[in-house]
Amino acid sequence: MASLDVEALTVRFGERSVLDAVDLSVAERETVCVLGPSGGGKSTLLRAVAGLQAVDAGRVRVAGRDQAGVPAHRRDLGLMFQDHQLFPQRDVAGNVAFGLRMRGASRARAAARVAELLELVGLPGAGRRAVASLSGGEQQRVALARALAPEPRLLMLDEPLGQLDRGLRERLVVELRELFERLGTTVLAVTHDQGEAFALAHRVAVMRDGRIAQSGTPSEVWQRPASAFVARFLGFDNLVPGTVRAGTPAVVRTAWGELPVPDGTPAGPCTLLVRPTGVRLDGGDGLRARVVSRTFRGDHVAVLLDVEGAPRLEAACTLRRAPDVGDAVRVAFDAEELVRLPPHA
Ligand SMILES: Nc1ncnc2c1ncn2[C@@H]1O[C@H](COP(=O)(O)OP(=O)(O)OP(=O)(O)O)[C@@H](O)[C@H]1O
Repeated sequence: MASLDVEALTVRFGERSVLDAVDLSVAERETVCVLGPSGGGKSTLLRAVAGLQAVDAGRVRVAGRDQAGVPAHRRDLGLMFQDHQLFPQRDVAGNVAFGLRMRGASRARAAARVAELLELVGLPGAGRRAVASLSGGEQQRVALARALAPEPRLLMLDEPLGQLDRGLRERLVVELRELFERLGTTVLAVTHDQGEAFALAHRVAVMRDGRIAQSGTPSEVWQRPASAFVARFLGFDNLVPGTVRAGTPAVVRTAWGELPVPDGTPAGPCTLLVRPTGVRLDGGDGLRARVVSRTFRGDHVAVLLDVEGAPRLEAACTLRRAPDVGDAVRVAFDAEELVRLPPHA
C-alpha cells in the first residue's frame, strides 16, 4: 500500500482552470473522499492522478515517487470509474481476471485469485455468470473485485455507488469500509453524495470550482463548515448575514433578531449558520413565526417557518412535538447550534 501526495495540481481546458493548484494527501491505509457539486473537477482530479489526463502544473507522488512521465498502466492503481464498465462479452471471472492476465499471472493463479476476490466482495461462486445477468449492485461488486484483483497500491473510485438505489448504497458503503479496513487499502474516492462520503471516508475534501474548499474528518466538516458554500452543500439552509458583538453573553445581530452565540465567538460581520436542531419552538416570548410546511424525515420532522421581514427558518422537531401547518409559534435558539462563518460565500 502507498500514500498519495498531490501538490499544486493544475489542469486547464482552454482559459479555464478545472483544477486550480489542488493540494491533497492520502495517507497509507486512509480513505479520502472528494466531495462536491457536479462540474467541480472531481473526476478530472482522479483522471490526473491516474495518468489519464495531462496536467499543466503540479505534481503527483505515489509512495513518495513522482509520477510525471509514468504512463497510466504503470502507475499500479486500481480504478473503478463510472465510464469503465464491465466487459459484457466476458463472464464475471473473465472480468475480474482481466488485470491479472494483463500482468502475466498464470491461468491457475488467476483462477485462484478470482475465487478469493469473489468471496471477498460477497459473490462466491459467481465466476461463470454472464455480466448481463447481474443486478446493478452485483455489477458494482464485480467492478470492485476487478479493481482490487492486481493488489493495487492505491484504489481510486469515481462515484462507486452512483447507480444504485439508496438502500443498497447504504449497505454497500458499510461493506466497502469494512473491506478497506481489513485489506488496509489506501483509497481516493470521489462522489457528489455527502452521505456516501461521510460514511466511507476517514477524511473528506469538499471541492468547488477546481479548488479544495475544506478538508477534515467527516465530523469536523459537519460540525464546522468553513464557508456558506460548504454549509449549503451539506444541506444547511439557515444562513443569514449577521454581526457578532463580543461579551458575556456574546450575541449576533441578524434578521432573526439578536441570537446567543457561544462565548469567545470572534466579533464582527459574519454569515451565521443556525442548525435546525438549535431552533426551538417553545420559545416563550421569542421570535414570532408561522409554520408553512412539515416534511417527514424519518428520525425528525423538518418544520419550515415564515418569519416576517426575514428569511425562512428551518427547525428540526421530534414527530411528537412538531406543530401543524399554519400554527403560530415562538422561536428560541441554542447558542451551541449557531456557527459563525466568514461573511462571504
Ligand atoms: N476534456 C475536457 N475538455 C473540456 N472541458 C472538460 C473536459 N473534461 C471535463 N471538462 C469540464 O471540466 C469541468 C469539471 O469536470 P469534472 O468531470 O472533473 O467534474 P466533476 O466534479 O467530476 O463532475 P461530475 O460530478 O458531474 O462528474 C466541467 O465543467 C467539465 O465540463
